Parts: sequence; C-alpha cells; structure tokens
Amino acid sequence: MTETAIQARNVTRELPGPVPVTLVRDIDLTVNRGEFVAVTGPSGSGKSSLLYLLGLLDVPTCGSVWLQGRDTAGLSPDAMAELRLASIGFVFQFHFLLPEFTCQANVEIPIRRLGALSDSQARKRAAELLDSLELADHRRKYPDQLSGGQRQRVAIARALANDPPLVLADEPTGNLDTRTAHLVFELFRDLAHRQNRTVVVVTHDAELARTADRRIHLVDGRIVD
Ligand SMILES: Nc1ncnc2c1ncn2[C@@H]1O[C@H](COP(=O)(O)OP(=O)(O)OP(=O)(O)O)[C@@H](O)[C@H]1O
Repeated sequence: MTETAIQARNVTRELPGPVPVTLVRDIDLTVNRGEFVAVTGPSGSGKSSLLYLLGLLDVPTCGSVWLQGRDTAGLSPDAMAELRLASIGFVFQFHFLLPEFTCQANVEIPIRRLGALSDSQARKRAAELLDSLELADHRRKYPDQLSGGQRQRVAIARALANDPPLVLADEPTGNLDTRTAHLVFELFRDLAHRQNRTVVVVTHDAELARTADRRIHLVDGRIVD
C-alpha cells in the first residue's frame, strides 16, 4: 500500500518587500514513503526554496505542507523544530560538520538533542551508523582529516542519526567528483528502497537525476514536468 510521506498542497512562498519575490508558486506535490525523488531546474528556479518548505525550514505564504498525514500549518516554531529533529534528516552541499568535534561526536549531537536515547545508546547508534557507511576507521577523526566524499558520508550519517523517515538533500554532490557523486546517489537509493525512507534530492546534474525514481522539474518556481 502506498503511504504519503510528504505533501505540498497549493504551496506558494513570497518574500514581501517593495518588489515582492515569488520563490515558488502553486506547488502541488505528493511524495510517497520509500520513494527517491530528484528536483531539477535551472539556477534560481526555486529548488532550494521548495526543499526548505518541505523540510519545515521555511513556511508557505499560501497553502500548506503535510508531513506524514499531518498539516504543519499553524505549528509553533518550537513544534516545527521538534518535528524536524525527529522526522527529517538534512544533507547540504557543504557538509556543515562541526570542525572541533570528531565524526562520532558530530553524529551523536542530534541524538543527544532529541534525548530519546541514553548516552551509551547514543554512542552505539552513532558508531553503528558510521560503520554502515564504511566509516568505522574514521570515527575518531576530525572532519578536516577526511576526504570530501567521506565528509559527505559523515553528514549523511548525521542526517540519519534520529532514524528520520524523510531525508532531504540540497546539491549534496555539488563538491564531489563524478564517481563519489554516483556513490552518494546509490546510498540515497538504498535509503529509499531498502530502508523505506523518503528521499528528496535537489541536483543540477541531469545524469544523476535520471537515477531517481521520479524527477520534478522546476522553472520560475513552478513544477513544469
Ligand atoms: N532571501 C532572498 N531574497 C531575495 N530573493 C531570493 C531570496 N532567496 C531566494 N531568492 C530568489 O528566489 C529564487 C529561487 O531561489 P532558490 O535558491 O530556491 O533557487 P535554486 O533553484 O535553488 O537556485 P540554485 O540552483 O542557483 O541554487 C531565485 O531567483 C533567488 O534569487
């Protein structure tokens, strides 16, 4: 049975001002559990804006975003933050790992913030995630001691720290060579198909986008394909 993971219902986001800017317009989009979707489109077409709205990092001016059958419109900023921490994993183009912490600590931090596991369980969970991404030998290293691809895998481990059903990635391969970029996309496919998570990835790369289950193409803030 298909289960809706995330849904944008008639979502528009405008920035007010003397000359208002429309980031995305009239977006209707349903992504199912276990689906791997790529968002493509020219620079400035609204890809990141859409991802931020789906990830509850921004709120629509009109319409609403439904996460796992729940309307998020009207939730307080605290409730949104809690929902993000528990249900959504983010991966960005720049890994945003904390340089003064080891890879293990970087993955443990969101687990401790959520507070659902004891300290020893948090340590075990972070170690298992890093192992599963073939980073066991790098757990005690600092981000600047790793390659770009390894750092991005640590960022993916951190995104999965609280076992989120939804993973959102904004140009996650923008800084990686072609081979590593394909490996990262394979990993995303696995998260969707083997682990039944929902994965939405923004990419400029048409060849990588073709490896997704479905492609959403944006032009001028609208879905055109
Ligand atoms: N804070 C802002 N103030 C004014 N305009 C903005 C702001 N944020 C985004 N925009 C504009 O909104 C549009 C959509 O931006 P967005 O970053 O979502 O596009 P994108 O498709 O992700 O672009 P890129 O591929 O270059 O990252 C662009 O025209 C951008 O210039």
